[in-house]
Amino acid sequence: MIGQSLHGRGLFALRSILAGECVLRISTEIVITPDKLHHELKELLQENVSSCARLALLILSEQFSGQASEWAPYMKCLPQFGALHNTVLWNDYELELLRQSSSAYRRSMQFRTAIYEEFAAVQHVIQQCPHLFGQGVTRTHFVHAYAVVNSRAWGIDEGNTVGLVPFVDFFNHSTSCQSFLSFDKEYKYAEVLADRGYNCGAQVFINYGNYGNDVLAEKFGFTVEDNPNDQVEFWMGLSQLDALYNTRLELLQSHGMPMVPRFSGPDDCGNFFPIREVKTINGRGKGIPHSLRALARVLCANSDKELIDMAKQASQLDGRLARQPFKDVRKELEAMMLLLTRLDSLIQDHVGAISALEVASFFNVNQGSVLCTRRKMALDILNGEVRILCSATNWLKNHCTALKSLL
Ligand SMILES: C[S@@+](CC[C@H](N)C(=O)[O-])C[C@H]1O[C@@H](n2cnc3c(N)ncnc32)[C@H](O)[C@@H]1O
Repeated sequence: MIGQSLHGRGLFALRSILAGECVLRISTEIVITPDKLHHELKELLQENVSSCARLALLILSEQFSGQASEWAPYMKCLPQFGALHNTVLWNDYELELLRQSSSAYRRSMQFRTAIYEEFAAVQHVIQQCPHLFGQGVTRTHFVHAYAVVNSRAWGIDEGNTVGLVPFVDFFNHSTSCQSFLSFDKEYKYAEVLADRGYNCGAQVFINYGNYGNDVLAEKFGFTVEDNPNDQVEFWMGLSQLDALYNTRLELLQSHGMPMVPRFSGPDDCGNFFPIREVKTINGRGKGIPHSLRALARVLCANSDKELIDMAKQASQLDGRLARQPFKDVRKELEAMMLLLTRLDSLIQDHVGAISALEVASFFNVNQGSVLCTRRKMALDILNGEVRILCSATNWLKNHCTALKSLL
């Protein structure tokens, strides 16, 4: 049964459900796929128009048809303007709330550009077909329809295309849930099995995928507190003020560690490294990429000779640069301390951004407003990143203490 939940509408058990039971089965014939787009549109659209853009056009044209659409009841249920919070719908001021999270900000900006480009590619088709769209379809309408598709469509056909699966798109997401939508090609149905038992009246969940908050915000327009799938994009780079800049850069590029230009901050080039939560203080620091630790070692080399020795050592081992700790414990400690300092500084910047968001939320008289929801999403993203960065620094502090004891 569709009912109201904390997250908008959701699906609720009409009777108790046992773990492993089929909760819902839908014929694939009623899945709304891009091939169900009006034949005239299919002919006019270029081949490279994505399946998400095609579905967005399908929604816009079916909504224009109103009651004449064979999916009229379903189209009427789709979220209205202003109801979604996918970051592609955020204005420039709201996007600034994400600025401190390089991954959430970068993803959102890139996605916005990509959708604007998609609109530019289909705009002439919309204009040529006023009988299918009316006169008033603007880029804003297209972006809204695109966000609807993104937050409700499922990958089908081995992920090559997407489809709207009526009813299944009323499931809300839970990170702890292990139920997924699966397709049976032979018998042509989509189904969801319960991963746990549900009492009658309880909300039944599904898992949209193991996404961190940056992806959830971009694709689905929500975030969850303490999301176990969160990760942080951590920047580490080189500055041209460094006397060994050219040697380091050459060495890194020739060992498969590409450095990309940076247009803000003190570094001229560098790269982002994904850091995940480091769960054990005494373990191996799983979550801090080896390539990042290697870069810290390369940055700690003080002479051309040291860098050449690193290259020699790499060729004698598996070819990967600076993957082994320095034999000189003091040097290894220096490299790990460099990493620690950079991580600490990022945490401080995050804490500053979080305080600013909290102060703004405190003084917001219009609680429950769109801006308030988006601020809370930005807070979830940044708090998740701080949690991960702290876990990484705690591990590194412990590791540095162990190194110091060897001196
Ligand atoms: C597939 S729809 C689910 C049905 C939706 N609640 C509705 O009212 O139509 C996905 C949307 O539900 C909401 N949602 C799903 N799971 C959520 C969660 N765990 N927390 C917050 N919002 C969630 C988000 O608005 C998301 O864009």
